[in-house]
Amino acid sequence: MSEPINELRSRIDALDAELLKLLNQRAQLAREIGRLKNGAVYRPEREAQVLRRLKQLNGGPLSAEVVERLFVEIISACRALEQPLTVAYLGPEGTFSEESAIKRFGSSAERMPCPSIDEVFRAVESRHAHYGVVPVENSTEGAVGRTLDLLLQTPLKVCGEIMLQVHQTLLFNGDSLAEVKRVYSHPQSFAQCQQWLASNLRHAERVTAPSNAEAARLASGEPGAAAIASRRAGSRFQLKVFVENIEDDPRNTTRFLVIGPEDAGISGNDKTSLVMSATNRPGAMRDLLEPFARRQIDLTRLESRPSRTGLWEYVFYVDIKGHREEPQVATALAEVGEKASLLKILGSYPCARD
Ligand SMILES: C=C(O[C@@H]1C=C(C(=O)O)C=C[C@H]1O)C(=O)O
Repeated sequence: MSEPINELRSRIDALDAELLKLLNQRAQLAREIGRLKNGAVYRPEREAQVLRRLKQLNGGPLSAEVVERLFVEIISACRALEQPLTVAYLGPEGTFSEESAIKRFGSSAERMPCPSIDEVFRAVESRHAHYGVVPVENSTEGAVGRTLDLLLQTPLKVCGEIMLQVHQTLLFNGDSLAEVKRVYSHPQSFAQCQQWLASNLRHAERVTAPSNAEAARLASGEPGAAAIASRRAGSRFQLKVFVENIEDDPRNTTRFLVIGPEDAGISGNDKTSLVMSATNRPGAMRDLLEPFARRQIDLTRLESRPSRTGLWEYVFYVDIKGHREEPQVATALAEVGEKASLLKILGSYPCARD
């Protein structure tokens, strides 16, 4: 090996030794903080601040995204020294829900795959898991109704959001698209790939599966069957990545919520999720939103769902910018509470995008 490479490698060795020492010092401090805590170990607001600060400090050549990924892992390992966390998600292994759970909690958190969104809520409510990760909306397909319905009933709080760019992959162990007789996938993924399927696999039978990972499992045992799922699911079930990025919109993103016993503290860039309903009269909704508008509090989302208490009655899911403990937001919420026939504050949490 040439002299300059050896020289650079020995400098890397020295830096690694230094990094290792620093990482263990960080872990030691986290452990001490853990001993001083009386309450939840996981502090989403603090983690969001740590990551935001590091991305601002970053001078490259590592990208902000890479810096985030590395530090999520470092934080995950430090947190696990305080207390190992269990995170429930919509399984099986290989789903986008699992990917988003890892994106937020890192790989040192224990993962608990659940067969349905209901089971994720139940696992956290019964304290079999500390936190849960559930999909709430997709940029192409809109709301995940079951999650919204369960949020209305649960005593749990929303303590985080995760944005995941969702790339759909055609997984297939054959040699050409003409051999695909059947495609398995989750209905959401079929919907996200409609145009691609219409132009490339018009004649294949479409069979819905309860999850993308389950679709991959089914396809792996059946000649002539393909699955639309994630790359992860492909490697988990030994399926070949046949065509990548087949989603109709390349910006296709799914938003997940983290649910837990408490919401998050103020991080400085937060959102609050609410459910509310108004009596059925003209202008009722406008009146409910007026306290936010008057204070220039941004509405980032407004979604209606049947209330299930009466025909053609609705509840509204609203996300606003700001934390429920910030004075402006708190007074607006108090005003809304006086006018609304129902107001449930689902929780405040750091914005996933700064
Ligand atoms: C160390 C702490 O505990 C956890 C770990 C963190 C970290 O490693 O930076 C940050 C927040 C907590 O989720 C802390 O609360 O500061």
